[in-house]
Amino acid sequence: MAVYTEVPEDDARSLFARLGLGDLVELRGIQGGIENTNYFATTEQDGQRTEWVLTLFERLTAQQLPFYLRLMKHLAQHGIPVPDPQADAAGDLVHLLCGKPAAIVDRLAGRSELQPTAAHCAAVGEMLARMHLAARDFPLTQPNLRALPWWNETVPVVLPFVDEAQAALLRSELAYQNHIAASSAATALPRGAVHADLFRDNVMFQEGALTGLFDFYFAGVDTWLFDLAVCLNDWCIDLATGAHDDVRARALLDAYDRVRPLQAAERRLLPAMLRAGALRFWISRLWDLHLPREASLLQPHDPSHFERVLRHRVEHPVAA
Ligand SMILES: Nc1ncnc2c1ncn2[C@@H]1O[C@H](COP(=O)(O)OP(=O)(O)O)[C@@H](O)[C@H]1O
Ligand SMILES: N[C@@H](CCOP(=O)(O)O)C(=O)O
Repeated sequence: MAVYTEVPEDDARSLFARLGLGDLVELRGIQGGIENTNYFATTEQDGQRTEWVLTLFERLTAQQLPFYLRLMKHLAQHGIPVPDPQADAAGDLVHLLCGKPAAIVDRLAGRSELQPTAAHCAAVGEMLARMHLAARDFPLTQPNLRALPWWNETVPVVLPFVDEAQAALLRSELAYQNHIAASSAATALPRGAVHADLFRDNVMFQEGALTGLFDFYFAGVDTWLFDLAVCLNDWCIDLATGAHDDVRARALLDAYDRVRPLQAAERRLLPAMLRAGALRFWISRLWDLHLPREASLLQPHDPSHFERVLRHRVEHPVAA
């Protein structure tokens, strides 16, 4: 369920009108998603209907939102198929609805491809590289809020909830990632604004073609290699076992590399970064499961999945 705040139609109608987006003719809650309240909305203007997504942010604050929404606008203006946040007369992208910060973006066509082939993975790799290049001149900065400093803070918090073997793996992997991150090769990796959560459920396809990337609310400035590793760990594994799928991974990496050739250091550090990507989501899933914040609405995903992915990445390093 993903309607945590019931929006009265009249309130939504006023917001769409204020933004000059036409008359609201339909508003329906979206059942997918776990973090925010989402509605599909249809408006009519000059006899033409347009589909939108109205989001009320349940956890992110009005101060945190401009980075994400400005990044989406920047990417949309640079030809990347992402939802384009709509501005009011003052140019603001964050609006207030039912006492919560809200945004209106255009609705992307298509649906998520939950059983991707090598062709889908190639499309994701190509678009990821195009997105990285398009964000190079994005002027705002905000760190990836789920990067190494957060792992260092959060691992001690989740340790009491895991068994001995899991605690040993969390500790040793965290030590390894701190060691790698301090190396001159890692600090010199190319970086910029990255999506940082580009899983299968955050990409749309229609008739085999990629039609959009969305859900930018974990975006931040980090290495491009980290973004690539997060994608490989979701798009190019066997979900049941966490095992690497070489055919899909090669398709994704080759397509990425054709748009933005990987540096030698990125190829060398990919195995370590794949481990980092798995560790990041293992920690966040443990944290969401065992430490639900007060009034939290988040429905946690299974942490053991990323424990399996991490064990695979440690035991069977993958060369780029
Ligand atoms: N711009 C969009 N275009 C089309 N569908 C969207 C768009 N944004 C969200 N959705 C739909 O809403 C669902 C939930 O959105 P999501 O951003 O994943 O929510 P949450 O951040 O709460 O997890 C998605 O799975 C998708 O079906
Ligand atoms: N992709 C993350 C969870 C983030 O949730 P989302 O629905 O906002 O993408 C995970 O799988 O742990």
